[in-house]
Amino acid sequence: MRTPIVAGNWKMFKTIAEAKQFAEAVKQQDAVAGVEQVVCAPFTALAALAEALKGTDVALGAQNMHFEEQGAFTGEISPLMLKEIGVRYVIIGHSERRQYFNETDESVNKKTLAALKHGLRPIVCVGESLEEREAGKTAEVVRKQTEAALTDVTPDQLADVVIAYEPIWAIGTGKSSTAADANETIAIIRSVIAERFGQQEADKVRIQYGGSVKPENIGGYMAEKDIDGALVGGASLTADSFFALVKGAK
Ligand SMILES: O=C(CO)COP(=O)(O)O
Repeated sequence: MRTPIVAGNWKMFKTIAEAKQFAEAVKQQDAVAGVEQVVCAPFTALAALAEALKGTDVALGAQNMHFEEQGAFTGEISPLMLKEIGVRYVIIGHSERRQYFNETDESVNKKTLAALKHGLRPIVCVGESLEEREAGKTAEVVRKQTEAALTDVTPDQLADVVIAYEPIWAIGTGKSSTAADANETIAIIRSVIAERFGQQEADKVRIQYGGSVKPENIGGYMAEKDIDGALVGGASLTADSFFALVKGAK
């Protein structure tokens, strides 16, 4: 059985003060067992959040990182820097980074390998655009992205990888994928992993759905066989909504 995982992706929202308020509100919530809980905050808020979330079940994630440990890369953050402040997860290859910040399948692979090397758990994002979906290319796109991201990942490392299937047309649009459609594509992703690593190993990998997930619709996704949780933007920004998602993922 795979443990469900709900991760909030705050994107470019929340100052340090706002992140601390979220952590205070988390402490007012009853603990929920059996669901892994992660918030992926902006870099500036990570250190304060690491402190503020101590004693809670909410783990800390970043939204990006560089693949080198250090060097002349102005404006970048390394895996060592994230580890030092207690970050456990890192989102890699979010479609917004692929679209606006030149993230490629190759850089996604380098970052995935670097995260694993340093004991960070990558949440690797894959997903098709509306144009690709309408052209019937969804399976082809997610296959290519998944194969590329996992190049040179070892079977031992695979268990630490989380995949997030986020169809681009469903992100921030309120137009969520149907649970059945999301499950169908996630099953394809799992079969691509199985081709490389074998079915047994592929069955251990958590694959989330992301794209307009809300407390009201998460149950439908979780009822599907291959969906193991959600990567959530807008609805992860308040502790009430985040915990409603976590409870809905049980
Ligand atoms: O991009 C997303 C999470 O990474 C999804 O964002 P929304 O939940 O706001 O649609």
